[in-house]
Amino acid sequence: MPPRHLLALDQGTTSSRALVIDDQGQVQALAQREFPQHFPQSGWVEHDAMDIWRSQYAVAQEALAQWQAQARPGETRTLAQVAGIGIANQRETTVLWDRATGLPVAPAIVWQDRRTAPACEALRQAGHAARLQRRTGLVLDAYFSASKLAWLLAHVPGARQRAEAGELAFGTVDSWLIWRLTGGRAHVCDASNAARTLLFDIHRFAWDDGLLRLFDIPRAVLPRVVPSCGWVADTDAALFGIPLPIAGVAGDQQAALFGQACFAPGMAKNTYGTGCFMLMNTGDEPCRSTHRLLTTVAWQGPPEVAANKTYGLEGSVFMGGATIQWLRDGLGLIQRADEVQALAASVPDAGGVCMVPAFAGLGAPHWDPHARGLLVGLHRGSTRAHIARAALDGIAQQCADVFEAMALDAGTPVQELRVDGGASRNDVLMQLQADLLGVPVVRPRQTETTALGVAYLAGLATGVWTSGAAIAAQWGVARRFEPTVSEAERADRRAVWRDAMRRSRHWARADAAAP
Ligand SMILES: Nc1ncnc2c1ncn2[C@@H]1O[C@H](COP(=O)(O)OP(=O)(O)O)[C@@H](O)[C@H]1O
Ligand SMILES: O=P(O)(O)OC[C@H](O)CO
Repeated sequence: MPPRHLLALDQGTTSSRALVIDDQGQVQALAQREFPQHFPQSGWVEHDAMDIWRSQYAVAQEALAQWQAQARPGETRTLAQVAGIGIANQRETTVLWDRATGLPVAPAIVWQDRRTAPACEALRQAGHAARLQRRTGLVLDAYFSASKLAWLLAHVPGARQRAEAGELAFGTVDSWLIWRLTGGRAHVCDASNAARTLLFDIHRFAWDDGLLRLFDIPRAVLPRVVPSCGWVADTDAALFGIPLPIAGVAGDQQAALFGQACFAPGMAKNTYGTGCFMLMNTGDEPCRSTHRLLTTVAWQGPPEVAANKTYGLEGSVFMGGATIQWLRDGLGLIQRADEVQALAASVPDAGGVCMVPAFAGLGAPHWDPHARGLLVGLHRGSTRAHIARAALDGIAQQCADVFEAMALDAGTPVQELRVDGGASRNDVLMQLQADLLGVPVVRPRQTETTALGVAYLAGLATGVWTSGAAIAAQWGVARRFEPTVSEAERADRRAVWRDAMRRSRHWARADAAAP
């Protein structure tokens, strides 16, 4: 029997997960571990890259052991039945390590970290934003890796000289995991991750010397860029007992687009996790945004799905499910995140209450680091249920802003939105979303789309699947939410939101770097 299983590693912002997935796209085993978040100063968010690695390795071992232990009587399960490994990862997070020891030289700077906002502002003032957008497809923002890497090189003692001497390695999280998984033999990152650095020319698929000069980054620290689908390297045999081929790599949001089988231009998904990330497949040419969305590499390869390169348009919303965490941890309104659904469903609407969840500024398409959260429209009859409903509405409204910008950039609106992520389980939120978009919102049977996406990429590279059609056939609908409100009511709700959002803008002008 040829190997028919894949090990998918899903390295997220708050936890590391590993899944064993079979050739039907079914999850056979899953292990997950949270790891510490560090907030050393206002606006700073750090991870210990060794925590990332240790938690990821531990869950990989756990998931494989679980899968083997579940063998039916008479069945043997060995690692020889695992065709390969797929890696999906939190993007933009920046790791710098010592090539000789394999140890990080500083804490990893997480995508949410705002410490480099002033440096980005200075580059904007100097007129570099337009060139950066043309080359990289991105907006000039502290979200992306370049300013974070520049910060590390400037602030870690000796880092600049050591980087120039070729002693240090920079990587996005995929790169770091592959380095550890291969015992330091491979220093690579995939094109979808490279496209999130602000250093990668998305037209030529190469690091850009002009941008390296702009951020003062020595070429010697950079990983080699590899396709998202294809053999990358074998893991160190000591880690799992036998070497396993790493054969699929993608940033987690691009992986989810693939896992949702959005293979044709115009297809889109939205992931409702900590933040919300909407991505649309725009085909083999980059679609330059004129509405402040991001143009990004969706994936490179596989030939079974697209000729070579596939691009996407993306809108990132910083506070999605994290808004519900705030209801739970900040306000104590609920004990568990899933309680928000019943609470919000206990009232027919938000009773005039409106929440703008700009707790960490506003992401796409507003890109306002100085916006702050707003709760408005309160009156003596307002209850916790109204606030819960306003919170869900605030999440859906931010996504509607992205959706509308996407329709303007692409020239045609998305016909239906495929959804996934923890908060997509919330029926009230999904109905609000369909009502605000005016198109159906579709929740698939399998919502582990991030892991599934890289399992598919690795499976295409190793022959487990042989066509995009075979993968698309495994995607199925669990529930479809149809819009239920009139155009006039939708327009009315959107207008109220825009009014509230306008009032949240530019609030924290004085402390630019601190969300
Ligand atoms: N039923 C629910 N309704 C609304 N939000 C939810 C619900 N269940 C989980 N969440 C939110 O979803 C997020 C977790 O989703 P997940 O996809 O695991 O996120 P991530 O991958 O970013 O860690 C949390 O922010 C949580 O508050
Ligand atoms: O780890 P997640 O799922 O919150 O995703 C983070 C994104 O990749 C950041 O761009």
